[in-house]
Amino acid sequence: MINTVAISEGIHYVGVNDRETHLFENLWPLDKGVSYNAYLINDEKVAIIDTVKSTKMDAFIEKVGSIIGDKKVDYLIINHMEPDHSGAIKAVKERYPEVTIVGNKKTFDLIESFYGGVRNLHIINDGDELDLGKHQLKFYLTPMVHWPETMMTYEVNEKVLFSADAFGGFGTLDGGIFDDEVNLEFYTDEIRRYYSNIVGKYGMMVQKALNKLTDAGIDLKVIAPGHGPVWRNNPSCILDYYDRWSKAETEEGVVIVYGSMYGNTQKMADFIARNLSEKGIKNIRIYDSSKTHPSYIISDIWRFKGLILGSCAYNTGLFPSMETLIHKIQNSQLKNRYVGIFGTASWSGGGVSTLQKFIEDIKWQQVGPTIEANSSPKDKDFKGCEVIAWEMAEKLIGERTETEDENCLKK
Ligand SMILES: Cc1cc2nc3c(=O)[nH]c(=O)nc-3n(C[C@H](O)[C@H](O)[C@H](O)COP(=O)(O)O)c2cc1C
Repeated sequence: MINTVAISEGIHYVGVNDRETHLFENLWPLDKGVSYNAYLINDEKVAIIDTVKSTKMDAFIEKVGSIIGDKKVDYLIINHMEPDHSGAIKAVKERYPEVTIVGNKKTFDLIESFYGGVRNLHIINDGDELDLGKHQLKFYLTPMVHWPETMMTYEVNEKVLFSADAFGGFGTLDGGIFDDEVNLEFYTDEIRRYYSNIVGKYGMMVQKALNKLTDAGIDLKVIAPGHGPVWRNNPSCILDYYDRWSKAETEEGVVIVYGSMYGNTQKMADFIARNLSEKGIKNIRIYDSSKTHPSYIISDIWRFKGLILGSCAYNTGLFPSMETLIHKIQNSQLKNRYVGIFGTASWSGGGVSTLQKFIEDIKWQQVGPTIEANSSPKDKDFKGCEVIAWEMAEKLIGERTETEDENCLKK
């Protein structure tokens, strides 16, 4: 017997879990897996909203069949063409050959370029509607959240927004599907890791999409994203998070990340952290860039206002794992951080000077002096590290507000 879950009257969850894939987009670790969410509206006309990765097409088609029996599928709505959502289009067409595929002009350009030869197309424009019987769909184009063709589908009567990758995150849905059925502390981190690494670069477009939904006066009872939990209890919580993240709003805290072979740079990182703590900073995260995947580090950098970067010199440049991280930060459009820099070198240097150039290019505000120890940190280097910590703490504490600890996901 197959579990099928109704998310609202006549609307069903037909998504699947993926616990096998190691890396999402062959880049981002899936330690806790990922769900590919798809939905089915069983009305006079039957509509599927998005599909799943091709490796999961059988389970998905089976779920659809278990709900509609011998009925045919009339529409397949494609909110997002990335293959983890479009990979089972072919399976839907094979099982339901008369299906009409619904998307915008850019959707069909991408379908053609990915899969070729697609027929039975219905092209919609922004604001168009589709009548299924008791359910009415309305389409909102939300380009570049985070692909050009992305759009959202709103079911007007049940007030359900099918939002594609927006509002989604990593982590399989292990029994619980809804925000009120799962432990949201776990999903908080996985949604932010997804946002910061995949969607965050397009913060302006996220803002445009949020404004479009607000301007349209949409009443949201349920947000049904392409990954992670379905928000029926408190959809405003995830809307609020997206609003804050896309405006680069931060929490009080400091990420210290370093690259170190023999432990000297690491020693300076620990020393800075202790000084931050003595000054009253509670959220301090130290990462060894060789050990922790950058996606986790970026997620915390996205969250906190303070960043302190350390590197030993390596072949006249940055330590390689720091170079990877810096490149990712440069590419992320992350704004408005306080940053400190430190490191070590034994002859010509190269690590700290590269960090210095990086923060000059990115135009973040530096706190404290630039500290480069000769092979191992001495008293004067530790004193400089102390100043970095103190200036950082002063800046952050100076910006404290009453609402600093507000976190709706954790309530
Ligand atoms: C492969 C390799 C390359 C290095 N390249 C440089 C360099 O280009 N310039 C320099 O000043 N030191 C260089 N060093 C020395 C280290 O940066 C230096 O000893 C540093 O203090 C090590 O810090 P750690 O203990 O945090 O690893 C290199 C060391 C190694 C092993």
